Amino acid sequence: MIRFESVSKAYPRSRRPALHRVNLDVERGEFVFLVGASGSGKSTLLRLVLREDVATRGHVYVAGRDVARLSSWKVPHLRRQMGVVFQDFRLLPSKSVFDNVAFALQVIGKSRHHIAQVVPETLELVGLAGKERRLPHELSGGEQQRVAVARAFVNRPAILLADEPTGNLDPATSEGIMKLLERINRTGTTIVMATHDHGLVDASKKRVVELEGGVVVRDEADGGYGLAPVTGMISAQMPAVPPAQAAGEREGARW
Ligand SMILES: Nc1ncnc2c1ncn2[C@@H]1O[C@H](COP(=O)(O)OP(=O)(O)OP(=O)(O)O)[C@@H](O)[C@H]1O
Repeated sequence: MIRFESVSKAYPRSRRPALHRVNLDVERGEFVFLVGASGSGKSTLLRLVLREDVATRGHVYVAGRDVARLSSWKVPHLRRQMGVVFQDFRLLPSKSVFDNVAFALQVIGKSRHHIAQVVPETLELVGLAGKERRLPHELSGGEQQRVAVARAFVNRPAILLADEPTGNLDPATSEGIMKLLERINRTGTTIVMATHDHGLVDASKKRVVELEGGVVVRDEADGGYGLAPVTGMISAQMPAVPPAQAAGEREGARW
């Protein structure tokens, strides 16, 4: 569903690349945590999937297409296959819960009939039935994030990208958002979630891809700590983290 083939990204005027020779394969229906310290390249990786930016080297494929080779008029079509959730919710403050979610369908030309049917179904799914007429400031942080998840999912995208979706929420509320994302994942939607939340990652036993200085230093199927990190992906040109050191550090809060 998502494939990175030796992808590097160097921003102008930056000494180190944000991503360096990243190889990654995310299958349809997978749930992948993307972890790593601040500045390790998580958001950059998500931006390349969304084609908000393009790789300096290598190829990024989404649903079999090399996103850098898409003509600009096809980019909106690519993005319609993806929903995005951010740490800071990014709701429209003067629009109701219903209208925030409906807006995502209006801009892609869906009919009023379709919107009237699908928005309430989606709000029900995220646990916001009965709160359709509230404005964002009349909701808790967790509820606002549920609106953002509803907006990202209302068009039933094949992929949902979440960039630290629980970063502004307390642990109990974060767990609720995580359960919601897992429910969405069970419908077949592929999810890639960047996070610093050790608790959520440890509890859910899902695949964990760890970045360090733009390099993949771990890719483990069940988030378990017993397996060796994927050192084969580390380029000879970069200062690789010795496996023993990486394993030892995993217990600490590197991210
Ligand atoms: N637009 C930009 N121009 C120049 N450098 C950038 C730009 N965006 C990110 N970077 C740099 O690229 C590196 C990776 O940043 P990125 O935002 O991808 O990290 P991150 O892992 O998402 O961090 P965080 O956890 O803090 O969100 C950092 O060194 C950052 O300073």
